[in-house]
Amino acid sequence: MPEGVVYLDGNSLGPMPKSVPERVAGVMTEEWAQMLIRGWNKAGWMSMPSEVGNAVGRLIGAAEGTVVMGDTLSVKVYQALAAGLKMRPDRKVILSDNGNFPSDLYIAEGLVGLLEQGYELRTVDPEDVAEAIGEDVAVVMLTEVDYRTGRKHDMKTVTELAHAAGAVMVWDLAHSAGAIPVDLAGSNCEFAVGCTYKYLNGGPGAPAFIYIRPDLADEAEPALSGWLGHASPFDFDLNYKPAKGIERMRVGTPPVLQMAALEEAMKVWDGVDMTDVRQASVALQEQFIKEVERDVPELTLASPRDASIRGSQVSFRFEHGYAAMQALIDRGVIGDFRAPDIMRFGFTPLYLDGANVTAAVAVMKDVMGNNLWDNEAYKVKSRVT
Ligand SMILES: Cc1ncc(COP(=O)(O)O)c(C=O)c1O
Ligand SMILES: Nc1c(O)cccc1C(=O)C[C@H](N)C(=O)O
Repeated sequence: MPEGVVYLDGNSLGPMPKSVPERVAGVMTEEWAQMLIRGWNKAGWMSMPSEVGNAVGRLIGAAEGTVVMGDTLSVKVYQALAAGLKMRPDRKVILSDNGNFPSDLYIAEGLVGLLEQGYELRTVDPEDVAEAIGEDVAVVMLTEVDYRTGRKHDMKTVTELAHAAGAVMVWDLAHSAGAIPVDLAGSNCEFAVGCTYKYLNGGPGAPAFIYIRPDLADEAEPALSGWLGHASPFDFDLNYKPAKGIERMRVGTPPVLQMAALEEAMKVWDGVDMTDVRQASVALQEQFIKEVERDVPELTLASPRDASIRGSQVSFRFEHGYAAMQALIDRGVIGDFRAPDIMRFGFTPLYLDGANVTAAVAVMKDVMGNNLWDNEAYKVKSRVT
């Protein structure tokens, strides 16, 4: 971590694990530079999407060979959603909630726009999802942990409700993978997707992942039928024939350098038990809430107070949250802001401890108590994150 920084934004972009630069440099100088195109075979670049997929799968309760890496999360959402809709040709409703990340909803809107009349994206309040899963729903598409408030759906219960109504379940685990224990196989959902640049520390633009329940992997239609998802890409057949199993969800050439960064970053998790991570995360979050409510009364808790329905982030509301967050960042406490008034703080016990929390709250007390945010320089909305 850079000197003088308390990093509470690992829920948006994880920091760089120390061994990553050497690994990426090695791939460039020893593989790309020396092997040239032979690297695809000799260095195993072509099988990286499945190998890294297995490493990610281990953290989220997915069996070997059920997860593959590639593209960005928005693309994987598209594939899962399209494949799910294909499995329920007699139904035309995608159900989601209005706490979902906009990209997931935009992707659904775009897909609905391409399909014949009658398809519909229906969004309800997160609390109303269970009730809204009716017999007309083809696919329930939800993000387990709300990117703004950290509110967490109960994966198993919602999946059971979806199945009871005959719908396909797609989970977005962007704010879950590496953040909380996930039992994908146990949840019985058909599809799951997620990104790796947040809690998995794969670096900016790191590839996304997609999971298909093993019994469906040979029948799911990939929607983006690219050559590397073909059964035998190097036959250069003129007709598309999907590969067996999860490999069919590959689309095109994998980003090898990013994949190497992620593969190296995944080593940090060797021997780490997600239940220990969860316990430590909850302890940090509880400490943070307690200290903020004691010392920074200007802020109002936006996350659920009950830790069992919260992911690994804590959000507070403040009318001038944007400026306040810029003032905090200026003083080394890095969180982020989400419109209209959410100040968001992520908790990542692999590199944060209680002393970091106390140090962050002291800076927050100073910034808020002394109105240090009330400065024109902090109000100009020039930042993208
Ligand atoms: C829940 C969720 N879904 C989708 C996305 C979009 O992912 P990407 O930019 O990798 O396509 C994000 C974050 O950016 C996210 O948090
Ligand atoms: N993926 C991001 C990016 O490319 C730039 C800025 C932020 C992001 C994010 O990941 C945002 C994130 N999904 C969120 O929870 O708000």
